[in-house]
Order: sequence, then C-alpha cells, then structure tokens
Amino acid sequence: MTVRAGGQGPLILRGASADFLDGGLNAVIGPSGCGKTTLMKAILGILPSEGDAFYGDARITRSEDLVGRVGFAPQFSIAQPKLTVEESIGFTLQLNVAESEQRSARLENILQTIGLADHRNKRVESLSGGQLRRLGLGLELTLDPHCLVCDEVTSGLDPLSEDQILALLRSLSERDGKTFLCIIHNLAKLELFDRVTVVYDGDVVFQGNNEELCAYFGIPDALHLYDLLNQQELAYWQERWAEGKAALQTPPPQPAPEPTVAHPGMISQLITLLNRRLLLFFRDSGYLWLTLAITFGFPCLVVIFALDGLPQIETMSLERSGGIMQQMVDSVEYRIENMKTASLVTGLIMFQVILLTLMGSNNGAREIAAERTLYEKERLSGLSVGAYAISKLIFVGVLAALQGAWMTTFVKVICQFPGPWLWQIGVLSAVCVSMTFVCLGFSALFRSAEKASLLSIYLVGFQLPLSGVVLALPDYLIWVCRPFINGYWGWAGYMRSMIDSRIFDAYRDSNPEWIASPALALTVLGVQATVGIAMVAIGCRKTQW
Ligand SMILES: Nc1ncnc2c1ncn2[C@@H]1O[C@H](COP(=O)(O)OP(=O)(O)OP(=O)(O)O)[C@@H](O)[C@H]1O
Repeated sequence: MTVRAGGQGPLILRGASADFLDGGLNAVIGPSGCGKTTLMKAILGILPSEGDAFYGDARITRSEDLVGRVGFAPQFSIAQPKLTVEESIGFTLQLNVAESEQRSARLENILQTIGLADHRNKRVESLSGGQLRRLGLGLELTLDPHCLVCDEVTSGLDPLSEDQILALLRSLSERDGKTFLCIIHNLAKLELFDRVTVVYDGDVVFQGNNEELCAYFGIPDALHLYDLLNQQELAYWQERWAEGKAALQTPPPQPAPEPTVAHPGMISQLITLLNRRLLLFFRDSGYLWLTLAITFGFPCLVVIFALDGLPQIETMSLERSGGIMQQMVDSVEYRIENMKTASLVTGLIMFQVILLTLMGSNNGAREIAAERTLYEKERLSGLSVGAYAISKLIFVGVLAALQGAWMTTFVKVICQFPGPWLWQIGVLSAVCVSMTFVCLGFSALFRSAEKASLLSIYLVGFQLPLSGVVLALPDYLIWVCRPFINGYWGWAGYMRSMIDSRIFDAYRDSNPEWIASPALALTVLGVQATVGIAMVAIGCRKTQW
C-alpha cells in the first residue's frame, strides 16, 4: 500500500505489503511515526491509498465492504463518556443488530466476555484505562466480526491490565477463531503473538513469529530491535526483506466469512440516535445548564434593555388612528420622542436576532466535530450517513426552533411589540434554526471542534456590522453582503411585520429605504438553512478520522 500525507503530500507508506495470519494474534510494531496506524487505516479503506487490500480472497474496494466482518478499535476511547457501560453497548447493539432477541442475548454475552458485567452501571468517564480498552473491544464485538483491528489496545496500561487484555484476545481467538491485528508498543509481549509485522519508515521490513524475528535480525530479544533498525537506511532493510520474504508461510486465502447479523434500517437507526442524543442532553449537566441559561437568560437580557422605554413602546404599539393621536403626530416634540422609541425597538429586535444567532452557534458548532471519531467508527460498523445527519438536524433544529419561539414570545409579551404572532415567531425561529444549521455544517465539514466553533463565532460576530442595520453599509456592499447575513433578514422580517403600527411609521420617517417582508425574510432564511443542510450532508459523507 502507498499512502501520501493528505493524499498529495510526502509519502507515509511506501508500497508496504503484508499478510496476516487468519484466526490468530498478529502484532504490528515499529518505531513511533513509522506508519503503523496509517497501514491499518489504508487496509480498512478509511484513508486514500494506492494498492490492493484483500480480506480472505475478496478485494476490499470500500470500507463498507468490511461492515460486520472487520471491527476497528481506534487508539483513543470511542464511547460517549456520559453513558454507562451497559448503555454504550446497548445503543451500539441497537444501531448494529436488527433482531431484538439477538441484541439482548449478545449484550449479556459481551458484558461477560469483556469482564465488565459487574461494572455495567458505571459511566464510561469513570472507567480505568484497562476497563476502557475492554469496553472498546466489547463495542466491536456487537457485530461479532471475524477480524478485529486494535490500535494500541494495551498502550498506557499497567502490566496486569495489559496481560488481562492480551489473555482476553487470546481466548477470543481460540474460542471463536477470531483474527486480531494489534498495533502494540511493548516489545516484551511479542511472544504472546502468532505473527509479528515490523514497520519501519513507511514499509514492512519483516513478518514472522517472535523467535523468527530474533533470528532474522540476530538479536537476543525483541527489545533490541529498534536500535538495530535505526543503524541502517530503509533501502537496506527493504532489500533484505525482499529476499527473506520467501520464507514466510501463509496459507492460501480462504473465502471471506460473511457477516453474521442483519443490520437495522435507517429509520430504526435514526430513532436510536435521537434517543441517545436526548439522553446525553439531559445527562451532560454542563451543556444542559449552558443551554438553559442562554435560552432563558438571553430574553431577560433583551427585556432589561427595554425597561426604560416600555411605556413609550406600549403607546406606540397601537395601530394608526385619527383623532387625538393624529393631532399629536404633527407635534415636532412628539415626533422626536417617537423616533427615539422606534430606534429603541429597532435595537431591541436586532439584539434578539444577534442573541439568537449566538444560540445557533452554540447549538451547532460542536455537535458533530466533537464526536467525529465515534461517528466514523460507528459508520465503519454500518451506521447510515443519512440517519446520522438527519438525527443531528432534527435535534438541533427542534432546539433552535424552541429557543426562537421562546425568545419571541417572552420579549413580545413583556415589551408589547405589535404585529402578527405567527410571522414574528416564524422569522425569529428561522434565524436561530438557519444559523444552527450553518454552524452544524461547519461542525460536519471540519475535523476539529475548536475550528468549527471559531468559525461560527466569527460568523455571529459579523452579523451586526454587515447587516447594515446599525452601521450603514456603502451602497455597493449592500447586496453583496445581504444575502449571506442572517441577522439582516431576521431583523427586516420582524420589523416589517409591524407595518401597521406607529412604531413602523416612526422608523420610516427617518429611514425610507426598502425593508424585506416577513415572507421574503423567511424565504431567504430558508435558503440559508438549506445551505446549512447541504454542508451537513457533504461533511457527514466525508471520511475524517
Ligand atoms: N494527515 C496527515 N498529514 C501529514 N502527516 C501525517 C498525517 N497522518 C499521519 N502523518 C504522519 O505519518 C507518519 C505515520 O503516522 P502514523 O500515525 O501512521 O504512525 P504510527 O507508527 O502509528 O505512530 P505512533 O506509534 O506514534 O502512533 C507520522 O510521521 C505522521 O506524522
């Protein structure tokens, strides 16, 4: 296999070739950064690579071909920290196994096999390193794959835990005939493996058992291996292995075993994902409190800024009429007062809009990026991209719509803003939903949650100056910026919904320029939300380990 950094950059793997032993324990070793993980990912088809990989006698063309056949336990923990051990395995079973009877039998079996039956109610975040690795293996066993690729399954563990994990792998291999490909760092444990693959500087330079390895390299034990490897250039080891390879005995490939479980459909996976997300929402007290604080705190903030002008707003909220009011309209003093009130209302609407965009960035920016490895791993086990993307859109979309509706209702009731409820709730909810979807799009497109959050915050930060509401934009910039600025459409739609009130008239007195109608504002916000949905779909389809 040949792999270049980022697909185009320098070589990471240089035509590395390896055979692994079926039904046994295979160790993959090599100095740090030599390309062990890259080799495993290339074989699994989750990294762009040149070359062929075979599972039995079948060529692997895409990672989906391996669903139910090969499991991958990545280097770092890949379970939701707030779930318990039993819930983690239970949800993974629901995502992977269609039959409910098979699921419950398998849950108990896995808990017993990995030795975590007594810890089933412990949260993942409170597990020890060894228990976490066991859980990682347990999650992979849900599909009962014939082969398991384990990245550093024993790294960082104390000697006892390391021995226990290796004993577990051995028993699974002997009892169920499973094949393990394990990247390991502890060279003292190589004798426990049936075949050792040595990777050096991006190529495979030896395969054989521990004794053969010592004999081949002429070293008393494997602990001396890396010092020896570093004494020669890669070309030297490549040349030697080109000759030595002939001695490697690998039985001819057998037909690839078929997956043993039927997968649930997309709707069933969608329901499971929504259930899990809802449970995590209430479990994660930090996120829950932050969401509650901004949902209920932000509308109060708007009202605090409105307090001084409330009586005037109330008076001006009346619809236009003749009589005494009309007479007063002629008074200069009264008009100045009106303009002040209209300007306060304009500011309060913009304030609501900006706070809703801030809520949107909080809803969407970390949602996918923060759990990307977990998503990629679940996808490798057969999770549908569509089910995942839709579950995220539904969850954050409903949250954003509720936040928008609550903000509109609370502020409208207290400040007595005039205008039709439905349009106003619709416009402000659409502001929050569209910003949420765009930020969710960043979260899907970027691998790092920090990058997605930063970009989302920039996007919110530019809403105020580029909306043209607070600071007038140069004419040539207005229609360049406006289609992209969520804040303008939210503000304009709400403002225009008050067209039958004197607040709108007073605003119009000093601002004669065009203002979008609520229907147009909703349409543009809908288009922005659609762009967000497209970004989510594209980002979720990309493979980003
Ligand atoms: N996306 C990437 N872009 C650039 N370089 C990369 C990328 N991914 C990996 N590399 C580089 O490729 C080399 C091999 O990385 P890999 O993770 O496969 O090594 P490894 O042998 O598994 O290391 P370790 O034992 O430390 O985990 C490293 O030098 C790493 O910096």
